[in-house]
Amino acid sequence: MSRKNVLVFRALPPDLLERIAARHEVTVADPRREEELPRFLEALPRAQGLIGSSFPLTAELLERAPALEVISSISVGVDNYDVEDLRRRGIGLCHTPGVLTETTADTLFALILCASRRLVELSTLVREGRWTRNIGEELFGWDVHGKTLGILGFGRIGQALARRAALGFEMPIVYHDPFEVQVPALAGLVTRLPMDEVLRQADIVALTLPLTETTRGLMGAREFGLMKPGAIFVNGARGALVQEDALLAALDQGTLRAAALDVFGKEPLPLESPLRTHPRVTPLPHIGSATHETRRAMAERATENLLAALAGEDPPSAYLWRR
Ligand SMILES: NC(=O)C1=CN([C@@H]2O[C@H](COP(=O)(O)OP(=O)(O)OC[C@H]3O[C@@H](n4cnc5c(N)ncnc54)[C@H](OP(=O)(O)O)[C@@H]3O)[C@@H](O)[C@H]2O)C=CC1
Ligand SMILES: O=CC(=O)O
Repeated sequence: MSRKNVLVFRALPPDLLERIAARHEVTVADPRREEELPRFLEALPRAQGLIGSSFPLTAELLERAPALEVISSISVGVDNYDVEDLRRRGIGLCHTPGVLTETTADTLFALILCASRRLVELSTLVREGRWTRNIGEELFGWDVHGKTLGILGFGRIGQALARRAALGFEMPIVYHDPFEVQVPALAGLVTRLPMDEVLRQADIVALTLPLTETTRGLMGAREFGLMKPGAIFVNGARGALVQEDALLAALDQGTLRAAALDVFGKEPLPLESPLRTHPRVTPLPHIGSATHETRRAMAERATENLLAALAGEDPPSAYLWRR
């Protein structure tokens, strides 16, 4: 097989980079770094394979990549790509489903515990030397076990979250998903409902659905208004699913008790965002899958996807594939 040109647009472990370089010509350039952007743009016209993540590869940008055969994303979400444009142009798109499911569900459950039990706030009180007497009830938390968890998007991560909640914390689960999902381990413990009904019934609402043109801005003033007074909102999916002004209003008007957010409309979260310092928001820097083991597994899967696609073979995890 002839050597092809690969543009790596996010750091890969050295051994995986070597694996790619053994078969192809490799350019490494992270377009998010100002000093590397010119090299990225210079390599784009000859790139046949792209591998990386966390950078929007728009249709306009990819017009500069006429030789492109495949994008291998080191992520499960594919909202950084214009899927319809790639389909039209016959460019393959691969991603990393499954290998990050359990880790991301762990993060989501951690967010639920943080928001309900005020863990970050109370830990900060200790660190700052403000633990000078037993805390009073103004700092008490809210039980998690037994609360009803509403899950919007009952796919891999939504189901993994439901297992933790239903089997570990005896939480009734209501979910919304386009299809009824049968999970044998959760038989009799989960109920599929229309989205508005999930919002009305849940004590804690978690987002685990993809960002698409249909779901962009899904959670607005109307939706937060349907939630139970004192409910908790958790977003472990994508920031743009949420109208952030409406979320802030729901927090400030007392509709919501708290929010725990791993993702934001703009990342990194701008310093001036009120969500950064809001007393009832627990913000995290998009770390759903960020463990050594899982990030390694994602990079491996993305490398396998890239190499298979460039060899004309079916990639292990294709989102969009020509055949
Ligand atoms: N915070 C982080 O670091 C991470 C975030 N994520 C995010 O989580 C998302 C989900 O990942 P994963 O569980 O693997 O994906 P899946 O595709 O397995 O699950 C998503 C589910 O949401 C459903 N869905 C789509 N549209 C709607 C809607 N309007 N209302 C309710 N449900 C809907 C899908 O149904 P159907 O298949 O029928 O369309 C599917 O069942 C990713 O797209 C990504 O954005 C993922 C990993 C880490
Ligand atoms: O946000 C992470 C992903 O894998 O998608």
